Parts: sequence; structure tokens; C-alpha cells
Amino acid sequence: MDSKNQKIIEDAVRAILTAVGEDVNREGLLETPERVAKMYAEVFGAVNTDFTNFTVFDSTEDDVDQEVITVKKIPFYSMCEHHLLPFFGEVSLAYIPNDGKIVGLSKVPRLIGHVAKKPNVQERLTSEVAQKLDELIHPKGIAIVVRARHMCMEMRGVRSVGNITETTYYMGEFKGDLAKQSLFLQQA
Ligand SMILES: Nc1nc2c(ncn2[C@@H]2O[C@H](COP(=O)(O)OP(=O)(O)OP(=O)(O)O)[C@@H](O)[C@H]2O)c(=O)[nH]1
Ligand SMILES: [Zn+2]
Repeated sequence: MDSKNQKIIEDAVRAILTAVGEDVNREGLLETPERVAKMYAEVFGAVNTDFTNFTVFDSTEDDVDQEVITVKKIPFYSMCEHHLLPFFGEVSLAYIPNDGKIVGLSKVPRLIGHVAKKPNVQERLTSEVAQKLDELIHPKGIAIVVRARHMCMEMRGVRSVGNITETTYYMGEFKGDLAKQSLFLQQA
């Protein structure tokens, strides 16, 4: 984020603090606008950016296309676009390679981290991770499940503490195949 936008956020934070009745000049708050601007630069760091840090390998195994590769319980943090409060949880993702193309395993959490760094709804985060993976390696199938807690449902509003929201998205060989989906969900 450039310094002009950083300054816009700092001024906005001062305005919000003043509007809620705070004294922006008291010691504990003096550096808060700057900290919040830095924090937003980090948690919204992927707005208008593309995910490029991706390594694709050609597997040396002949029958890798018969495998289901599952990366489970990848933690993530994102911000809900309705309230700008965190939602966070775990993602499990499975794919069936196509044409021997596999991805560097660490790139799965990196892709999720990238998609998470913008204002989101959980449903879109779920489909966007799958669609991006599809774009990058065109696997024969993708299954993804996201389980998350939403602070906007817990610390305010309905105050439904501890709820888990689960979203799923299937592509290719997983789509419409209830047996494959159910096996994936049992393991994920
Ligand atoms: N589908 C979906 N809804 C979300 C997500 N995150 C937050 N929400 C919901 O977005 C809705 C926004 O509803 P509004 O009625 O406009 O906002 P609100 O008055 O603050 O609503 P309450 O949260 O019910 O107090 C709420 O029902 C939230 O629970 C998400 O990731 N997906
Ligand atoms: Zn919300």
C-alpha cells in the first residue's frame, strides 16, 4: 500500500475513534491509526493482486492421475466483507491430477492465504480457491471444504458463539459424484 492510502486509513481511523467518543490524543491511541493502517495493508494485501507464487511439477509417477491428493486442515484467517470482522478456520482440499501435473504442497496453503487476504464471504473464498487451482493445473477433479467461525456472528449481532459454517465446492470428477464427495468429507 502506498503512503497516500496509508494516510487515508489513518485519518479514517481517527475519525472512527472520535465518532465513538474516544480521545485520539490519549497516549494509548496515539499510534493506533498507523498500526491499523499497517494491519489493513497486511490483511487486505491481496486486493487487486494475482497469485503468482506457484510451482507446478510434472510427476515422475506414471499413474499419479489415479491418485486423490488431499491437503487437510489448513488454517486460514480472513475478514468478512459485511462487517470487516475476522472469520477463520480450516480448509481441506483434494485434487485428482491431470496429465501428471502436481503442485508444490506448500503452494496450497499459500493460495488459500492469498485468497483470504481481502474482504470476503466464505462461499466466494471457497469457490475462488478451487477455481484458481483449476486455472493453474486443470486437474481432473477438485473438492474443497471450508469450516469457519465468524466473529460477526459471535461477538455482536446474533451472538451465536461457537457456530461452525461449512462450505463446499466441487469441480470435475467430484461434481455430482456423491460417493466421492462423501468420502472426501469424511476424511477432510
Ligand atoms: N453468506 C454469508 N453471510 C455472511 C458471511 N459473513 C457474514 N455474513 C452475514 O451477512 C449478513 C449481513 O446481514 P445484514 O442484515 O445486512 O447485517 P446486520 O444487520 O449486521 O445483520 P446481523 O449480523 O444479523 O446483525 C449477516 O447475516 C451475516 O451473518 C459469509 O461469509 N457468508
Ligand atoms: Zn460479517
